[in-house]
Amino acid sequence: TQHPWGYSKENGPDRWHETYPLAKGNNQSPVAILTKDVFQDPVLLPWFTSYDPGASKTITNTGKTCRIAFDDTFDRSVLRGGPLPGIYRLRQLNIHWGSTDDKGSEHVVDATRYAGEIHVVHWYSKYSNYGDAVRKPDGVAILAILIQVEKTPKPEMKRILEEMSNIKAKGKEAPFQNFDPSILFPKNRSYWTYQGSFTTPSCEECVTWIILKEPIVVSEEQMEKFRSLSSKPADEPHCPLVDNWRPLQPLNNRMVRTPYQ
Ligand SMILES: NS(=O)(=O)N=C1NCCCN1
Repeated sequence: TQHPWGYSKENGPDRWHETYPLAKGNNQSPVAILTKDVFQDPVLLPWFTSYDPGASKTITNTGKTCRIAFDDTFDRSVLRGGPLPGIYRLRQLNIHWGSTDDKGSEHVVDATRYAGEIHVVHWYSKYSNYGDAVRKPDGVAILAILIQVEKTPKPEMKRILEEMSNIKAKGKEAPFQNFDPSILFPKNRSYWTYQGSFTTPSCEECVTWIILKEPIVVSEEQMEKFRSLSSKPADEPHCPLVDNWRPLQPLNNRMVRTPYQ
């Protein structure tokens, strides 16, 4: 069978469907958000998070992203409101970035592709477990935060970036405690929302996307820290982990909505 999926020519997004047929579905992510076509929906509410910093567990270089895992054995850190029908439990955070600042985000807003994108992944806790939730159209909610590069560093990003030197190689994991991901959020809570999928295999179409309109700002040095990770294990030559973003997928018969301002 073809070697594990990734972002290179041989195992990249155009070939994922050979092993993960869902990748060819009609409700895939990411998509382009064309602000002129967004529907202002009066039923959409503000979203809220209540995160317990004690829930954060580890930070891992998976070889395809930097992932922070949280304790999701009970409703300890949760997301609710917005377009959501109930309480969604925080499970993990993952990040996508480019080899240069002109690319790296997965969602694109009008003609703008950002330098990176943070995904804060939650699952609907009315389902018995995460594995169950990913098989439901309303099973998962992902808060997406766009990353823009300017001269100013984002202090709240510091702890994540300091950890990069301990997880340089694929498979490396380190304890990551007392971390509340809401410190990464921009000031403005405005958002776009649509129904889509995970942007990595198995690409299940179980995701309600909540994409924050206001990007967060990091510095060039901070971006370089993400690019210092390797996509290879410690016993292989360093291979920069960069451009771990999926290209745009067809919107097809979907609407992107935003609350009434
Ligand atoms: N980039 S993403 O859409 O968050 N993709 C995910 N795949 C499976 C684990 C959770 N997240």
